[in-house]
Formats: sequence, structure tokens, C-alpha cells
Amino acid sequence: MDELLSVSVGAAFVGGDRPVLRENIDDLSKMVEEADVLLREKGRDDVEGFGWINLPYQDLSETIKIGRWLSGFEAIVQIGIGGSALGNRMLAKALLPPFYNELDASVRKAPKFYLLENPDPKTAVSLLDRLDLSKTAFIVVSKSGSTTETAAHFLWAWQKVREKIGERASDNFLIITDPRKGILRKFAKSTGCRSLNIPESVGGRYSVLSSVGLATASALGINIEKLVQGAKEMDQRLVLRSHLWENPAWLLACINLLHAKAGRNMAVMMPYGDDLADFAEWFAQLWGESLGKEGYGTTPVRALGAIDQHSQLQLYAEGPDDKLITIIDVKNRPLFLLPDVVDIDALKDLEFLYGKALGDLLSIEARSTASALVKAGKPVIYLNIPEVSERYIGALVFFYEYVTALVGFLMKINPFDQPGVEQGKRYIYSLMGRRGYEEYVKEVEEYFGACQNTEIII
Ligand SMILES: O=P(O)(O)OC[C@H]1O[C@](O)(CO)[C@@H](O)[C@@H]1O
Repeated sequence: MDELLSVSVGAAFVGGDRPVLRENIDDLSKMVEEADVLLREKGRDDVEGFGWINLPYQDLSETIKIGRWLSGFEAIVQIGIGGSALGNRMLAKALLPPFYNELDASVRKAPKFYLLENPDPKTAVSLLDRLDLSKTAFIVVSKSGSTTETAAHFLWAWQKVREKIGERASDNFLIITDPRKGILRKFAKSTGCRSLNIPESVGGRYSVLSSVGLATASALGINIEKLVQGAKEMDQRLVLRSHLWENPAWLLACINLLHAKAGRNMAVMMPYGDDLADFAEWFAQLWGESLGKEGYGTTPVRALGAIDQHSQLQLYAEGPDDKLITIIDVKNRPLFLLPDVVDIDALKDLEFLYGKALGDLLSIEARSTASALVKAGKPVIYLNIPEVSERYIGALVFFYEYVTALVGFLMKINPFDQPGVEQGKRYIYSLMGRRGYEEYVKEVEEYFGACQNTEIII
């Protein structure tokens, strides 16, 4: 059986005044086994929040059909935020060629791809200028169907497309939302535009391997069958690993719990390679929104190798011992050789780079940074994936969804809800004048007043 992912945890165990030792892990063996049984039982029953564990076994035919239709457009604009966008950004960054939208259409052979996430007028205006709306498909994604930022972009896009192509505007829209509930579901029903379901049991931040991530990915030429296959293989291998020291998801869940208890309240995710930059972004929502509850949780820190060696490493190596650092390396990278020799004497001191492969340099940097952190006594988890391609990204995504859920159960919190985001949303509705939220206007001004009561203008 070939390797899907290697997980090295030798350096995750540290001594000192807040030790995390191998024997501490063994104490958690029963707990993590019970958490795994719970996860699989509830997953089998497709209980709300657990549905992501069944996504590797979904029927892709409808998504592929929609992907084919989408691929006929000149450009695709996905409108969504949080779990309704971050997974797409991660898949596009990892699996599409760099500078994708600038590639010639004959090379790209698929529509240009844009994400509208943040309600920033500058972005919206400049995007409008570069689109031929009659040849653009808008994919509006929202599990709740009423997220303000997504709704704002949607209203604008709908009006613009209507102005451009009139009555047939709904032909350029795909709605991805709850099968029964929400404003977007109502819109899809009333206009008859195309739509796909987000299974009710699948939460936003666990939805990348559902139609949320797969419809766009399929349209952009990403092989979604391989992506889902990778996730399925990871699931089938994890289920066979019933001993703590053989199951990397159990092990990582226990290690994260113990470091959190030891006061290391930051989880640094540092993949090496630009194509994995948005994996750290996707991980940040998954980890932060799943575990940040009842005073628990560790703060996900996005980092990127080798860039953050020249920005954050000083802090990671010699700053407070409050971080568990995960480094992700890639075994096989595209070959890019540096010049064999440069006949300029002034550059003689750089001869150590002559003829070297840039990809090897990146992996050497990953190993060197891990070694330097271990020498500094900091806990490091070292992951290695064979290559950045659909199968291995699918496996990595499923693996981290699994680890996150297990950590939640070990922390005895619900990893699938996000009650803490609702208060801010009520204040937004009230200040935007939404009916039924008037009562919050006074309250939000009171609390914002608390910010402003010490304002210094210069
Ligand atoms: O998919 P929706 O319902 O528009 O929500 C977008 C995001 O907003 C959140 O609800 C947080 O506000 C996330 O959990 C979710 O991924």
C-alpha cells in the first residue's frame, strides 16, 4: 500500500517545566478510542455536524454534470465566505497552476476563477470591470442561505447580470445551499435556477469535499474523483488503525490536547510551498471555529515556509514556549534546476547553489527549520505528503477534519457548532437596519462606546 501521508511526532514530546511525554499519551488511549467510536457511530447515523465523514462515499454524478455546464463559461465567480469559500481557495491554490487566471485560455482550458468573499467595494468594482457578465457564471454558496456578506454580493451580482442579459439572468447562477431552508433555497425555487445541496449534516467548515468545494473544482479541471478517492483511502486506512501509536489521527489529537493543557495555546500550521499557503487558511477556520469554545481551543497560526523563516521563526524559536508547530513538507516537487555555473567571480561564494533543484532547497529548509526548533526545545510535528495533487490533498483534508473532531471530543466540547459568531451577526443586522433587530442598536453602540471612550487621534 503506497503512502498517503507520513506523520512524524518524535519531536512533539518535550521535557522542561511543562512536559508532554510519551507516557502521557498512553493515558489518553481509552479516551481517544471512545471518541473515535462516537465519531463513527454518529457519522454512520449522519447526525448533524458529522456528515463530512460520509462525503468520501457520495455520488458525484450531479456535481460532475454541473461542473461540465460551468466549464462552458468564460469566468466563474464564487460568492461565499468562511467555509463557503476557504475550501475553494485552498483547492484552487493547491491544484491549479500558479497565476491561473493570467494563463492563456488555450492553456487554461477552463474558465477563469474569482472568489468574492469580503464585502470590500474596491474588490467588487475591479472584478466587475474585468468580467463579461453574459459569459460569467455566479456560484452563490451559503449553508445558512442568509450570511450578510454573501447576500450583499449576491444582490449586486444578480442586479448586474439582470441589467446585462435581462430575463435569462438565472441561467448564469448556481445556488449551493441547504436542501430545504434559507433565502437562497427560496430564490432557487422561485427562479428555477440551478442548485446543489449542502447536506444538512455537513457544517460549513467541513464542507469542502461536498458540492461546496467540488462543483467549482470540477469546472476548473480539478479531478474531483481523485480528490474524493484520497479522502476515502484515508478514512479506510484510519478505521483499520485501532492502536494509538499506529493511528496518526488519534496520536495528533492526543498530542494537541496535551500541549493545550500544558499551556501551549497556539497551533502553528506551516506548510512549505506556495501551493499549500491556503491550506493554512482553511485549517485556521476548521481549527479555530471547531475548538474555540467554553474557554478551550488553541489559536491556529497561519505560516508559510520558507517565507516565515524570515519573519516569524525568531519568535517561534526564541519567543515564549506557547506554540505547537506543524510543518508540512512535500516529497515530490516540480523539477526547477538552478544554473550549473555562473562565470562571474563575484558570485563564487554562491557556488553551493549551482545546479541545485529549487524544490530540494524548499524541503531542506523545512527539515532545517524543524531541526532548529527541536534544538530550541520547541515541540514540532512534521508531516510529509508525497506530492501536491488531488489524491493527497483529499487525504490531507479528511485527515485534518478527523483530527479536529477528535480534539473537540477530547476537550469535551462540540466541534461542529459556532455559537460565538451569532452575537456579532445580530449587531450587524441591527446596524444595517434589518427588521426585528432594532433592540440591538443601543446595545452595540454601548459596547462600541466602551472601545471609543479612550480614543486618541493624532
Ligand atoms: O455558509 P454560510 O451559512 O453562509 O456561513 C459562512 C460561514 O459563516 C460562519 O457561520 C461563521 O459566521 C461559518 O461557520 C460559515 O462557514
